[in-house]
Parts: sequence; C-alpha cells; structure tokens
Amino acid sequence: MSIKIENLVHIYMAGGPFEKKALDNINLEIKDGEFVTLIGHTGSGKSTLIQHLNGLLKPTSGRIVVDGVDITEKNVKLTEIRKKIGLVFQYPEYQLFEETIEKDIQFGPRNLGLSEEEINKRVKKAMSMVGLDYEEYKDKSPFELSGGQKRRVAIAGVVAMEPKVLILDEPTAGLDPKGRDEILAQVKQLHKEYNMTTIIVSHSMEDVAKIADRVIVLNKGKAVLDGVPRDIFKNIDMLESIGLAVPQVTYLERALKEKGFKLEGDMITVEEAKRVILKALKSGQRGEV
Ligand SMILES: Nc1ncnc2c1ncn2[C@@H]1O[C@H](COP(=O)(O)OP(=O)(O)OP(=O)(O)O)[C@@H](O)[C@H]1O
Repeated sequence: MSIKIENLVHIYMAGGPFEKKALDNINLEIKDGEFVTLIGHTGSGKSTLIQHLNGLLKPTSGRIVVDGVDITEKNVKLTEIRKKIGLVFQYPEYQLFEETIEKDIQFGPRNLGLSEEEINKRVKKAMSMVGLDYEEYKDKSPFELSGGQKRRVAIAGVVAMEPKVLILDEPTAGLDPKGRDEILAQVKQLHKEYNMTTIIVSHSMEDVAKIADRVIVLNKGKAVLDGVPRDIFKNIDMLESIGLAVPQVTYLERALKEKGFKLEGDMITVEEAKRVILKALKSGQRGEV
C-alpha cells in the first residue's frame, strides 16, 4: 500500500496566541512494501506526521493519498483507513489492559467484527509473527512480562488486525540494549516475511544504521534529508547542527580516513566496521596510525 503526502502543513492551536507550526509543507512518497525510518530531534514533528497517516490528525492544509484515496476528504470512512494502517503508539504497553495476553491481542480483531474462529486464527498468527509462543504465553498476564515482551504483545495486537501498513512510534524507547535489538530484529523480520509497508519513528541513529533501508530526517517540521543510511550519514555536520549524532563508527571512519587509512566499503554498523578495518590492516593500509 503506497502513501503520498502532498504539501502537508499542520498548525496546532491555529490562530491562537500559542499556535505552533508542527509540519511545514511536507512532500513524501512511500511506496508499497518500503521499510522507512523517520528520524528527528525531539519536537521535529515525527509523531504529528504519523498521526496524519491514519487520520488521527487532520492537516491544516495539504493531502494524504493512500492507495489513490485522499484520506483527508470529509466523506472518507476512517474506520476503513485504520483497518489498513496500523499504528503502534509510543510505550504501547501502557495500553495493555486485559487479564491475559490472548484477550489483549483479540481486542483489535474483535472490534473489526470478525468471527471467533478468524479472531483465534489471527491471534495465533500474530503471536508467532512477533516471536511469542502461543501455548506458553496465551494465559499469562501482560503484567508478568519484561518490557520488551510487553511491547511484542502490543505490536501483536496491531499486527492481528492485518494492516497493509505498520507504523511504529519509537518502538525501542525505554528498553535496554538487548530489548532494543530484539524489537528491531523482530520488526525487520516481520517486514521481510510479510512485506508490509513499514514506517518506524526513531531518534537513534544507531538503531537506524542497524535496520533502515530508507531514512527520512525531519527538522522543525520539514523533511530535510531523504535517502539510504550511508548517504544520510555523510552529512555529519548538518545532522549535528540539528541535534542528531551519527553512529559512533561513522566518527571512527572519518578519523581513520583523516589519518590516511584507505577504507573500502560501507561501515555504518560495528560489524561492518570490524570487517572493513581488518581488511585494511591485512592489506597493510596503516596510514599514519
Ligand atoms: N497537542 C499539541 N498541542 C500543541 N502543540 C503540540 C501538540 N503536540 C505537539 N505539539 C508541538 O508540535 C511540535 C512537534 O511535536 P511532535 O510531538 O510531533 O514531535 P516529535 O518529533 O514526535 O517529538 P518527540 O521525539 O519528542 O516525540 C513540537 O513543537 C510540539 O511541542
């Protein structure tokens, strides 16, 4: 499912003394099956943007066209849009409220008016999609789980509605490094297996380096960069000026090159850096170090 964002402007409290332009003429196209990371400093407009994509917020001006349908038009049924575009909010575990994991995941599909048989089929599938064993977890209370596991339950609740587009607002926020890596790997795996158009909001370049195919950088409500991670990370000075640090290995790469190292290949993750640096050392490329 493709999404086209055209001249999108959003002003909170428009016309009042506290009006705030949160989105300033955004134009973007997200293609069917793409895996996109939206990154920006706090307050850059990320949450405001994604809430427009399933109709939670209305634009001040501009349009959002989902698979050819302008969802900003008055007569568009938002329930239909929300069946197709699943949004996992920040800290979704705070919205878990049922006594068992199974009941929690059933909630969304039940609201779609599906049969019990279909609901159960979807719950089992969604749990397996996020790596939770159905028999082991179905009767547990969501509150017995670790932070990362709770988040998987919340993601399963949205996945069970079988959306065509999955949007996750900071899915790694507040998790420890192991929990972060597990959630990112799970979301990447979901995309690989089911090819849902996926949009992840993040403010960590380290996370982006690990998973992104395409990165869109927001600053003060504008999309200022859009491309593959290795190209985005070349803009070190610009990214720093808008409060975003590039991954540590990008600084290392720059320092080594300044010392005369000849590094071949991309190195935006620690694994890649290890490979590229070892290759340079083996071939005797030591520069001045
Ligand atoms: N309900 C609201 N009323 C007024 N202003 C708002 C509202 N929600 C957000 N804003 C303002 O709009 C701007 C964009 O906020 P938004 O939450 O979209 O940014 P963000 O990039 O998601 O930030 P964060 O990383 O902190 O979640 C900020 O200046 C914020 O203060």
